[in-house]
Amino acid sequence: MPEPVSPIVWRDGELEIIDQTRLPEELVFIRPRTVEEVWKAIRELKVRGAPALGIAAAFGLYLAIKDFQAKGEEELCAQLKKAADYLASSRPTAVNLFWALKRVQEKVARAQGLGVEKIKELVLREALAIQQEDESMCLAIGRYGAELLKEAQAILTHCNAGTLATARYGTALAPVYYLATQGKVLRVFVDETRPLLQGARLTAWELKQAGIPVTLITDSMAAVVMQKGWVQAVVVGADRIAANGDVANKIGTYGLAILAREHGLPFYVAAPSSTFDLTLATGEEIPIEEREPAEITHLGLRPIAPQGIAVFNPAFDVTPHHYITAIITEKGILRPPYQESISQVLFKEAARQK
Ligand SMILES: CSC[C@@H](O)[C@@H](O)C(=O)COP(=O)(O)O
Repeated sequence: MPEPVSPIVWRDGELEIIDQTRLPEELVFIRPRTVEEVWKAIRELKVRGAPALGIAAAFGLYLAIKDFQAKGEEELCAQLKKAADYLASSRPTAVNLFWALKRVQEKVARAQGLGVEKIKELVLREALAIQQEDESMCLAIGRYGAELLKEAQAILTHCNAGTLATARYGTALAPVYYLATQGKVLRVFVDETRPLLQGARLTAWELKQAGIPVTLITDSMAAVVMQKGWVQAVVVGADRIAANGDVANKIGTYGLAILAREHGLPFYVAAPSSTFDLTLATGEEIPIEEREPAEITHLGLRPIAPQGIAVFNPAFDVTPHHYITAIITEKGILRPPYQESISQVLFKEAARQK
């Protein structure tokens, strides 16, 4: 299997990002040079997917201070904070973005006295560390998830929770890639994922690149695919997971969870620890991004609905925890009750230190 691509790299002193809005027609790299360009790339979904947003934001912080002529550390930290607040305004739902901004700022806060230049280097090193750790977490998710899927012949997934959404390998797709390296090839049914078609444009593209058999369906065909017994599990990613295990993910995920329950199929969520937000008790508190009506009323520039029609366009929904069979993380598989398994498996260290 060809190695899955990495959508974000730091190469020769520059940030290089795959422009995901141009896929599948062409593989184009952009090189944002300023924090404003990173913000725009995030807002316009050139880079997207929860873990990738965290990585991009961390590099965005470095770009914000790299050439900043600070008189001292205090001024540098003020600039860093300004950039972090600005990047935090790009998209509201994926907690990985806020997690990465906080992690870099905390690292800097602990390093006071190093001097301006060393702090700048520290910020870059932390961004690189976030990226490398994400790749390792995806690999681990792949190995744990493979245990759950080893008897399956095919799975259904939604949106893109693959290599393009992470440092590499993905979350929901990581077990598929891992099993392929072990000689077990699963077929992946992928919903096109209205309205922005991350499933059709991105998941179908990356699986095809990797030589994994993929069948594209529209979102409304998922029920029939389950009814026919063509998939043995549903596996999706997550943008934010609350303390009780409720999961925010791409709009349409909740419906799939209900369908999976009706058809007796396991519904798995795959996510690294950076996607958990234990400050929120339940999914009701997760901020849900609402996007432009034009994403629904138009196909490109062509109108497909009457002008001025009322539109509801949430980018994410929340799947209540009781629909989720298991959450696959880099530290192991979490089972209900999630309140307990999250703290016992995932945040054992943090709980012990309290
Ligand atoms: C590993 S990515 C998990 C989620 O971020 C993914 O499923 C998703 O919903 C992405 O939404 P997007 O709007 O494309 O950023």
